[in-house]
Parts: sequence; structure tokens; C-alpha cells
Amino acid sequence: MTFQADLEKLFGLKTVTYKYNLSKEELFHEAIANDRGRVRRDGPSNEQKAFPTKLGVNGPLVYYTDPDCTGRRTKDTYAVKWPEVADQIWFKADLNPYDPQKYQGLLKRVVDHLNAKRASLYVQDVFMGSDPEFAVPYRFVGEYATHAMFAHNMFPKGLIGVKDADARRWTMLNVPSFWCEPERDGCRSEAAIVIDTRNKICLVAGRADYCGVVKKTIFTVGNFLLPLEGRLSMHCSANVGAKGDAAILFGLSGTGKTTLSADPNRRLIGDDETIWSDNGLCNLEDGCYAKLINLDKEAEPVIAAALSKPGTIIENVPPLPGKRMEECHPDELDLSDASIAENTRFSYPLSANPNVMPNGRGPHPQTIVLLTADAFGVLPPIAILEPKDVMYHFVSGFTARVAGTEVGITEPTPTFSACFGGPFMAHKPNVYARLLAEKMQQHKARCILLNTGWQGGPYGVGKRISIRMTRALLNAALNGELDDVPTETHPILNLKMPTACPDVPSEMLNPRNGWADKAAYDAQAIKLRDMFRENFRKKGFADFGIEERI
Ligand SMILES: Nc1ncnc2c1ncn2[C@@H]1O[C@H](COP(=O)(O)OP(=O)(O)O)[C@@H](O)[C@H]1O
Ligand SMILES: C=C(OP(=O)(O)O)C(=O)O
Ligand SMILES: [Mn+2]
Repeated sequence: MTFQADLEKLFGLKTVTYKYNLSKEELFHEAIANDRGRVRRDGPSNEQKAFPTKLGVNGPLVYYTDPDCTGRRTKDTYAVKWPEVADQIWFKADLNPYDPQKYQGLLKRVVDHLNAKRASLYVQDVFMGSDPEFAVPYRFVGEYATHAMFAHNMFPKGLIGVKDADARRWTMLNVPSFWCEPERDGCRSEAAIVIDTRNKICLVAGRADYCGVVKKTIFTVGNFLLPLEGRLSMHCSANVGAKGDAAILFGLSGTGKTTLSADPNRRLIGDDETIWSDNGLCNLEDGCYAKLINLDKEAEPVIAAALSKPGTIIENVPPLPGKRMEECHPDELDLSDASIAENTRFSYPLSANPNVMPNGRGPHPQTIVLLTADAFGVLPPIAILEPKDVMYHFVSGFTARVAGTEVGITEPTPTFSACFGGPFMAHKPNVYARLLAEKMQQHKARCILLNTGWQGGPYGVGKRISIRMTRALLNAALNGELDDVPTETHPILNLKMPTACPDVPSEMLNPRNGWADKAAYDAQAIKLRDMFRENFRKKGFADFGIEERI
């Protein structure tokens, strides 16, 4: 069947036209010429301000999202509660159930909207997963060339040998110009991002044009499909050292997956979504999506170098004061400006990084790193974990973020997000925990907890550990230099802290040393311990057979 016939059958799209599998250059020009024209003015609130522009004459493409959508809209993310998956999917506040009838009504309204306006849609055929043995065909269909270009950047293309491609294909229908009506459509706001497992559809309806939606929605689908085949999909980055030694780095947003995996001395598998199968590791994607806020070009040379490469899409970054974007050089972006969004981003294909693994694949990991960015300032910069500690911290999924950038807000916010990516885990955490336990037993890996957060006091008092220092700790672990060092056990948090590490001052290894007020440190550590305990009980992790470790 042709893709047009497929889309007519799947959605009832009839009076639309398509631009199919355009090249990156074509998509760039389409985005500049057409996406801007789609600014809509007929909605209930302000006009949608999303528009693309270009940096300099030839790009990169710069995209300004809808101001209401500079990050993922977790509360507006749903899976259809079809009876056959009602007990299987882990519905929660960031993956809500959608009533099947209401969903069918919404989908019909979106399709009617596209047919009525005789929309011109971009179609980009890519894959989820780099290993043809289990890669899933992923068809992006959407109104904006920017998103088609993002899909082109971010996902594997042209894989040979994928079986049953037509039957296994998932399709995203991405329609930012539609306005959901909560009463009629059964959703919460004017935007809905809905996963439909029965028909293999990801529907993006309404104001949800943050590019990350195009990748994280299909990642959630992967987290649904792959474990059913015994494959572990993970919210982690992965890279490989000179000796063929692979490592995976789990972590919630902002903990350092992308930053730390981009290491000039190690080859990258991927920065965010990785699959661990019997064949080893493989990237679910083919591109990176890095944060730009305060990017330090010296500490993050690999990422900085990719910024001006062709094909890059920059999101929500303004130019330096007094500059016009069209006359700018990439050095003239204001990377410190968070006025549009703290979560400024850029997307680039893996090919922009000279140091990547061929075909996005690598061997089984020898090191498992759990990243956390503790803004309370109490976790040690590094701890050595036993497999049962890994299971405990994996289901706990702790990080603490800074509350915000506003003056006067100094209290860090704890987040416990199972498997270091709760919103994307379509099954309950035990499904992933069981697979991780099996894989760890099969392929004995060393495990560490690496804290990229605050030292010497909480956010506002202490300082964030430098990327240089984090790298020194990480490299020592990766090289096996911490395998046999003496350790001391944290009396409150039950973590094994090395007492010496090459290139790192020893006094840094115990976080209590950095606090002027030791009693305050102990009190804060006890508070954190209690948060871990409460989370563990509240979520019933003991019922999954996970041992409580703190
Ligand atoms: N010690 C550190 N280790 C890692 N990242 C750090 C560190 N200190 C500051 N950062 C900053 O924190 C952010 C980490 O974000 P990122 O690597 O994109 O995380 P993730 O990919 O897990 O969402 C980056 O902006 C980075 O510059
Ligand atoms: C793209 C995202 O992932 P991360 O922040 O983990 O890089 C996101 O959370 O929107
Ligand atoms: Mn990242």
C-alpha cells in the first residue's frame, strides 16, 4: 500500500496533500517558508506565537515554540484506556487514561480539521531503534516542517532488514493548529498528547509543539513494546571506551546524561534512550537533544562543536542583545538568556559528532551509572553500589532540582521518578526492574551512583560540582580505578563512599566535610533519608521484591 492509502485507511485523511521524506535541506527551507505562515489567530487565547527563523543566512534553524509549550506537557499526556491494556499500562498523573470513545471523537475532529483546511502535511519515515532485529517503523505525519526535520535528525533512517514493517508501524499525527475543547474532547486543556496502542497511533493535538514531544512520545511507546519482548528500554545515555568497555548513564532530566556521555575520549551510542537486548546496547534514536542554557564550551566541547553544524535545530534561544537572528553567527546566541525558557535546546544528528559508535550499537555495559543532581547538597559525589543498591535506587529514581530561578526561592524540590523516567515508563516499574536485575546478573557490571548536584550546602548556599570534577570521578570508575579502593559507609544514607580517587581531593569524597555546619548537614541527610523511606513505602516497592536499602 502507498503511504497515502495507509493514511487514508488509518485516519480517514482524504483532502490533504503530502510532502514525503524530504531531505534535511528541503525541510529547512520549508520550515522557513511555511511554518511561520501557520501562526493561528482563531483560538480562544492569544495567537499562537510559534515560529521558525534561521540563524545567519543558511541556518541552523531556530524554532520558537508556543510560549505555553517550552517543555513536555506531562499533565496533558495520555494513553487510551482500551480494555486490553487497561491493567497493563501504568496510568498516573503524567500518563493519564483517555476514554476510548472520547478519543475516537477527538481523533475524528482532528482529521476533519485537516481535511477541511486541505492541509499540506509532512511525512517522514524513520525508525524507533537502531537494531533492525527489533526496530519499529515510525512514521511522522505533521503540519510543521520543523518537526519533520526534528524527526529526520533524531531517528534512524533506512534500516535494512526490518521485518513486517507495515504491520508493525507506529504513526504520529502532529497537529499543533488544532484546539482541543476539554468539555467536548474529554481532555484537560487545549492540548492532548495521546498514545493509542490498539491502532498504533501517537496523536499530538493542539499546542504541544515542543520538539521533545516528537521523541519522548515514541520513547514511551518503545517502553511499552520492548519489555514485552524481553528487551529493556531505558532512559539513559550510553558510550564506549577505547577498550570496547560500554557504560550506561541513567538519570532524570538535567542530571547529566547528555553532558557526560559526550566525552571526547569515548564513542557515543546515544544521549537519552537506550535499549539493552541480548545483542548488547543500541540507541533508540540517531540524534541528540542537548540543553543550551549556559552551555560551557570548554567543559562541553563535543556538544558545543555540534551547535553550528548543518541540520541543527535550535529551540527557544534568543540572540545576544542588539542582534537580529538572521544576521547572527552561532557564537552570537545568548546562551545565558532564560527569558523564553530555562529548557533551551538544540537537536543534532549523531553524524555531527565525529566520535560515535557505528550504527548506534555497542556491547553489553561494563559500568552502570545512576545519575542524580542533589540540590540538597547531602549525597556524596560518588558511591559504589551493590546490585541490590542499584535496584533500590533504580526504582526510587531520586533527583532534587532547584525550585526555580526566581530571587528568593532557595528550597530544592525532591523528585522521585521510578526508573529515572517515570513519565515515559508505560508499564509499572517492576517490569523494568525485573529485566534490569536479570541483565545485571547475566553481565556482571560495576555500578556507581554519581551526584552531579550541590556540594558544601544546599542550592543557594553550596555550589554545583564542576563538570570537570564529575568527569574525573566518572573516568576513575570507568577505568576500574575505584574497584578495589577502601570505602567508608555513609552512616545515614548507607552509601559506600571511596576514600581516595585519582585527580580528586579526598576531602571532597565525603559530603559532610564541605558543610561548615555539621549538625545542619546531618539534619538535612536525615530529611533526605526519610524522603527515600516515605517514597519507598508509598509506592509499595517491597511488593516488587525490592530490598529497602536506606
Ligand atoms: N557536574 C555536572 N555534571 C553534569 N552536568 C552539569 C554539571 N554541572 C552543571 N551541569 C549542567 O547540568 C545540565 C545537565 O543536563 P543534561 O546533560 O542535558 O542532562 P540530561 O541529558 O540528563 O537531561 C547541563 O546544562 C550541564 O551543563
Ligand atoms: C528531552 C527530554 O529529556 P532530557 O531532559 O532527559 O534530555 C525532556 O525531558 O524533554
Ligand atoms: Mn539529555
